Amino acid sequence: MKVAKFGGTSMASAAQFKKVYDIIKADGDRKVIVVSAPGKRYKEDTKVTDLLIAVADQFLATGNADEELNRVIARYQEIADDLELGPAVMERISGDLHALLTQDATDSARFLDAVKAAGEDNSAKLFAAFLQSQGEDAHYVNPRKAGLLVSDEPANAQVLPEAYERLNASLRGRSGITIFPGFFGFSQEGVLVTFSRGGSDITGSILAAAVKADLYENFTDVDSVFSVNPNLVNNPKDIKEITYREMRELSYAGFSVFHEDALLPAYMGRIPVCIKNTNNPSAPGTMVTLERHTVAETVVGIASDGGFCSIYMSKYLMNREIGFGRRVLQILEEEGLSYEHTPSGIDNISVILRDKNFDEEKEQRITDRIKNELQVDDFAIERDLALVMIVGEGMRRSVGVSARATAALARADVNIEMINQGSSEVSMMFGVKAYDADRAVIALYEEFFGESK
Ligand SMILES: Nc1ncnc2c1ncn2[C@@H]1O[C@H](COP(=O)(O)OP(=O)(O)O)[C@@H](O)[C@H]1O
Ligand SMILES: N[C@@H](CC(=O)OP(=O)(O)O)C(=O)O
Repeated sequence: MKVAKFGGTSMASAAQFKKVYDIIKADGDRKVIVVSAPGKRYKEDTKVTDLLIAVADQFLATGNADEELNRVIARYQEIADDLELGPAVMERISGDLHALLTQDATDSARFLDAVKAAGEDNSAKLFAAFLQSQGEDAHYVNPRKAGLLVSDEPANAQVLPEAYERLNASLRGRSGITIFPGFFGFSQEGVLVTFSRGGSDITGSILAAAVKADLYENFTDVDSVFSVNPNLVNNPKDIKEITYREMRELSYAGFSVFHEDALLPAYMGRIPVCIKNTNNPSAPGTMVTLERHTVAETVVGIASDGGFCSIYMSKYLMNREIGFGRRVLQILEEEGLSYEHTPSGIDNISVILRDKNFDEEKEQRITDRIKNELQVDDFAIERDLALVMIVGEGMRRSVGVSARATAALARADVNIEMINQGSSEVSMMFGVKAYDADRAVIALYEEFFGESK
C-alpha cells in the first residue's frame, strides 16, 4: 500500500484535480490519499489557507468576514463547476464554511486553527465527491474519527504516540480509496489543532507510518528536490537520492519543498519517501531513504533560512565555571524559549534562537538577568540573522570542505558571523546577516556544484 500526499499546487484547480486522479488511477497501490487546501494557480495567486487566515483575522477584528469568506467559497465553487459536480457537494462545503463563523471565537488561536483547517477538510470532501462522480469507491475520512491524535498546541500540533495504532485500525482494512485532509488532528479532548504551516506533509508521513505503507509519495510541483532552492539558481542540480538525515537538515534550513517535521514519522517507521511532480509524474523524483547508494558527492544540498538572532556572551575563564551553560539555558527556559544552536569558544558562547519567539520584553528581561546573574564581561544581541547550511553525508570523509566554503563566502564578500559544524558531521552551518543569505547560498552552490566542479 502507498500513501500519496498532494500539496496545494496539486489541488489548485479542476485541471490539477484531474491530474491527481490520473496519478491515483495509474497505480492501484495508492490507497490512502492526503490532500492540502487548494494552493496557488499562478505566481501571484493566494492559497486558500491564506484566504482563510484573512477570514479569521477580519472576523476577529470586526465580527464580519462575509466578503473574505465568499472568496474562499468561490475557489471551491470554480473547481466544482469545472468538474461538473452536482450542487450537493458545494451546499455541504458552503454550509461548513459559513458554520465556521458561528462558533465561539473567544480563544483566537483555537478559532484560527479551526478556520485554517477548513481549507484541507473541504478540499478532501470535494476531491472525494469528484472521484465518486467518476465511479470510484472513494471516501472522505475525518481525522477525528480516524484517530489522528495530536498535542494541544494551536498551530504547532505534535502527533501523539497512540495515534499510530488508532490510525492503523481505522485505515488499514478499509476498502476503496481513502481521502484524508492534511494539516490537522484532534487533541485528546477532541479539540481541532493544526500543524505548523505546510503541515499536510506531516499528515502524510504519519499515515504512511501508521498503515506501514511500502512508500510515502509526496506530490508537489517540481520534478525533484534540487540541491539548492530553484528560485535562487537556474536549473539547479537534481537530487536523486537523499538520506533522512540530510533531508531533515535541509528542510530545517529552508528547503520548503518538504516540511522539516515530516521526516520523523516516516523515518521511525522506516518508510521510504519519494518526492514527485504532479505535473510530470513520469519523472522519477527524489527518494529519501536510510542510506543512499550514491555517496560520491560530498555536499548534497545548500539551504538558508532567515528569522534567527544570537545572544553572545563572553567571560574570562568561562571554561572553568561549572554550570555556566546550564544557567544560561535555564534563564531561556524560564522565559519559555527553546534554542537552536550553541556555538562556543573557551571564554564565550552564543545561543541562536528564532527571532519570532524573542520579543523586546523578553530581550530586556534576559539581558538584565544574564548581566546580573552571570556577571558576563561582554554581552550582545544580534538580530536579522540567517543560517546557511551545507549538508551531505560525504562531508564526514572529506577534508577541506570548510576551507572551500569559507573561501567561497569571502570571494562573495559575505561576512561570516558564526560557524557551527553539527556534531553529526553531516552539516556545516554559517550564520550571516539576512541580507547576505542569498548571495552566500549562490556562492556556495557555485563552489560545490558549479560548471567546473
Ligand atoms: N531545494 C528545493 N528543491 C525543490 N523545490 C524547492 C526547494 N527549495 C524550495 N523549493 C520550493 O518548494 C516548492 C514546493 O513546495 P510547496 O510550495 O510547499 O508545494 P506544495 O503546494 O506541493 O505543498 C517548489 O515549487 C519550490 O519553489
Ligand atoms: N495548506 C496548509 C498546509 C500545507 O501543507 O499546504 P501545502 O501542501 O500547500 O504546502 C498551508 O498552506 O500551510
